[in-house]
Amino acid sequence: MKYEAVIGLEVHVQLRTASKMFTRVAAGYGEPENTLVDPVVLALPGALPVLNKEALDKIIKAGLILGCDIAPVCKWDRKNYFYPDSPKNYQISQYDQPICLGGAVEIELPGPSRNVMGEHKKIALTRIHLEEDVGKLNHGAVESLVDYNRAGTPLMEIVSEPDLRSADEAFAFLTSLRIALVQGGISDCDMEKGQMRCDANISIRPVGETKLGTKVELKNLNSISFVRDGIAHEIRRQIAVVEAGGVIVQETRDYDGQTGASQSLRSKEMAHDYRYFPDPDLMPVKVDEAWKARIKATVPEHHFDRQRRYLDQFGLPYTQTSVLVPDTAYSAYFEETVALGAKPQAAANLICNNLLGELAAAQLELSASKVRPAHIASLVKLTESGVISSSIAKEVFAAMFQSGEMPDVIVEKQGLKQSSDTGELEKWVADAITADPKAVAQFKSGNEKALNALKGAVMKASKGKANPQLVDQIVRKQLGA
Ligand SMILES: Nc1ncnc2c1ncn2[C@@H]1O[C@H](COP(=O)(O)OP(=O)(O)OP(=O)(O)O)[C@@H](O)[C@H]1O
Ligand SMILES: [Mg+2]
Ligand SMILES: [Mg+2]
Repeated sequence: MKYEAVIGLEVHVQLRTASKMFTRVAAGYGEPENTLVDPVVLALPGALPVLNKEALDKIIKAGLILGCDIAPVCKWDRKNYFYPDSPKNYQISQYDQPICLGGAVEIELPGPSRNVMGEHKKIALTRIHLEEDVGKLNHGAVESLVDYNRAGTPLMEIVSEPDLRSADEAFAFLTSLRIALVQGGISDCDMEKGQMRCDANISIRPVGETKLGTKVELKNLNSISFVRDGIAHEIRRQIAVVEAGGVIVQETRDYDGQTGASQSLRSKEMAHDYRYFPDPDLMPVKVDEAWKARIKATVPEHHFDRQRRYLDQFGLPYTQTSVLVPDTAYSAYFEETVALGAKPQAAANLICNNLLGELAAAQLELSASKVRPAHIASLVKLTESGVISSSIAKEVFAAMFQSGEMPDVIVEKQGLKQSSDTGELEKWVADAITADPKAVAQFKSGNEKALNALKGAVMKASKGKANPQLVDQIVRKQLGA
């Protein structure tokens, strides 16, 4: 029998705010244990929560980026449970009225090759709600210690519909979601720091069946690749169980990305009873049209819209768009270069091939580059207008990468201007023709390519400074072609 996989993701993303969600103490990562705490975080008697408006702004922005409907009222509920990671014994969350409803994540599936855009799909979202993150347990050999630095950090939970059909689609979903949220300034989404965490719900069913199968929830997937690998592994496991005559039990499993194996954490036959009820310490907040409009004005261009613009408006090859678009700094740099009048394709070539290559080799970030958009724009203009040849442009690039000098200054100082002095060129061409009778004979018998040997010799004699178009003309003229 052929099976189809059905996958829904629950993604927790920490919002990037200066302070925690219901108090003034700073939100942060990597600080000494239990230093980012105060009476509210520790739930000391009498402490009362006060909403951080920035957290609400950020989740509304996330909802607008993803095309959700924003609820007119933001209401808070208590989710009650006992666990040492939550000193209050409840978590402030949203139960029946999430702030964002619906929406979708546009994904791109792998194309037939790396140079070709793949199929795009929209994966529907169920809801996004806001809650507070919990503390962290550090398990030692004989004891477990709790660190409340993370507790109370604003956290959104994005729940997808069970619309994903493969591990690759889940990978594409998280990749696209992460780019959208990072570019929107919502979160840094660093999975290593726990800023983005994903649980995957997986079931299988015979192809053609429309009812959902029993789902298994995979936890502790701490990189996007582990999510993909864990899902692929779980789909294979479920098919093997069913084919061996077994049944899938609803459970939570832990996937170990290092070993590629999973084990059952707990079976989930009984739903948790969290005894949700509205939090009496927090007033509902009205989100009016003006508030939404103010945030809407800060929503950036969607990364796939930008990619389509680069393809259609600038005519860039797909590979270059997929380098420039996912990184806001790269796209901003590229667009600034184009705004300075550089031809988009030539600018993209210099940025993607030369600049990013040199930066990677020097282990530098783009922000540390001495080469700024003005340098690239000027170099493109010098090349396009024929002042320097493209081989000299490479030399100029290397020099300006080191010194940060403007290309025209380097060209002037080093005497790199392209030679369009026809007298000089005529002589080099004549020399090349005398020196290579074989190439001349080949060309005369119809081999166009033989011309390259002659042109190459002229370029060499000119130390790369000869104007290639002129060289071509003069060679043909002297050969009587
Ligand atoms: N049969 C199924 N197969 C695969 N995915 C499913 C199936 N049923 C539901 N899902 C997905 O599982 C997720 C359910 O998340 P939701 O937060 O609603 O409930 P939960 O996992 O039971 O609760 P909790 O937040 O406590 O983990 C959604 O992403 C949904 O699309
Ligand atoms: Mg959930
Ligand atoms: Mg769940």
